[in-house]
Amino acid sequence: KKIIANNPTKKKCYDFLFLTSRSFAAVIAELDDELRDAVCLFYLILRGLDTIEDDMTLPLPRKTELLRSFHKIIYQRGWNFDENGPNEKDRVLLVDYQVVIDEFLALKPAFQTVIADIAHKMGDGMADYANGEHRVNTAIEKISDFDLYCHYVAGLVGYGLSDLFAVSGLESAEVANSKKISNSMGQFLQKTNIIRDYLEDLVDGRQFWPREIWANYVEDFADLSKPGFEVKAQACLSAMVLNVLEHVPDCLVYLSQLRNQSVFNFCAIPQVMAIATLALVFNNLEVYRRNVKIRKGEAVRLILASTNMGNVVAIFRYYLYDISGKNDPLDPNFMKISIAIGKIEQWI
Ligand SMILES: COc1cccc([C@H]2O[C@H](CC(=O)N[C@@H](CC(=O)O)C(=O)O)C(=O)N(CC(C)(C)C)c3ccc(Cl)cc32)c1OC
Repeated sequence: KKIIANNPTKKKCYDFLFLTSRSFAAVIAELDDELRDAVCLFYLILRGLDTIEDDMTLPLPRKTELLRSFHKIIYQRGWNFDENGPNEKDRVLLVDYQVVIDEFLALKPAFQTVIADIAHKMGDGMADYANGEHRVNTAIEKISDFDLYCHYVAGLVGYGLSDLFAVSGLESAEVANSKKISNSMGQFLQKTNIIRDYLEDLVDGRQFWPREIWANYVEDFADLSKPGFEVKAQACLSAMVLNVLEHVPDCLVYLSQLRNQSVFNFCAIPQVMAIATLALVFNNLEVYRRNVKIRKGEAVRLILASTNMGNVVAIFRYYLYDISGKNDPLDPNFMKISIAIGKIEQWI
């Protein structure tokens, strides 16, 4: 759908969207009229927060101040930000952020309220995390810290989108009321990315895998990628995949509640890509050596197929079967993984 942005600032926002999110921007652009602009702006405001959180060159007090006040900044016409480090890939967005703010302020007030509320909660969560108030700082200790971090950066996005869907009238309020399954939509995507991005994050000095899981297999987190640790590394990878599989039932319930076709496509495509990625990384030691990604051809086939619940269930069943086939009887988590998959299979 060609975006007919009848004014330059709105066109600029869609240019930012396509600049910052590649393939996902096209899915947002396909949303029905009542929802498209609100989700576009929500995405760009989340991107603004992300750019600040990710910028390691920002002094911590300045970063914290920006994160905690971002929900107010989005109401300040003319605000721009040029303190990002030179290599911050999305810095162009913040340098000209006034156009995002102008378009945010052109949204229905009900949309603004949803977006500002999520920005407030997420900014505080990111700031706490950055300050190590959860004692996590850059290393996540307990599985509960892992779930909390993923709630802040991804679960809250699920909350916000469910509320936007309800406010737009395209989906029922019931979708917005079930916070647990909205949270799971984010947990599933974020945790799958955290497994896939092991090496990229390690190189950047960031560790998101919870110590409560990896400490059962290695002394030091970086050992997972060292020669001689293959058996331990594979067992640790299985334990991480097991943790992510727990969110699958909630995600399928969430998708089954959607009634609007454009909303269904928007929600189903990332979930289908995630289950395919999860199957790809399962028992695949390449994860510790390079950034594994599903092939373009497979991604295109998945996108085209993710238009109805029957197809989505069939796709999940296919990848769960693929994981079962790779499940190693010698793996300490073999039985737990079989049971987790069995639970999902009997249920779908
Ligand atoms: C009900 O909840 C959702 C329904 C549909 C989509 C998403 C979710 O999907 C993309 C999908 C996306 O952005 N894919 C990338 C590929 C990649 O990141 O690997 C892309 O295709 O470029 C994604 O990954 N995140 C980022 C978070 C997971 C942190 C929320 C995200 C960021 C902002 C928004 Cl508005 C939405 C999403 C949902 O969020 C949970």
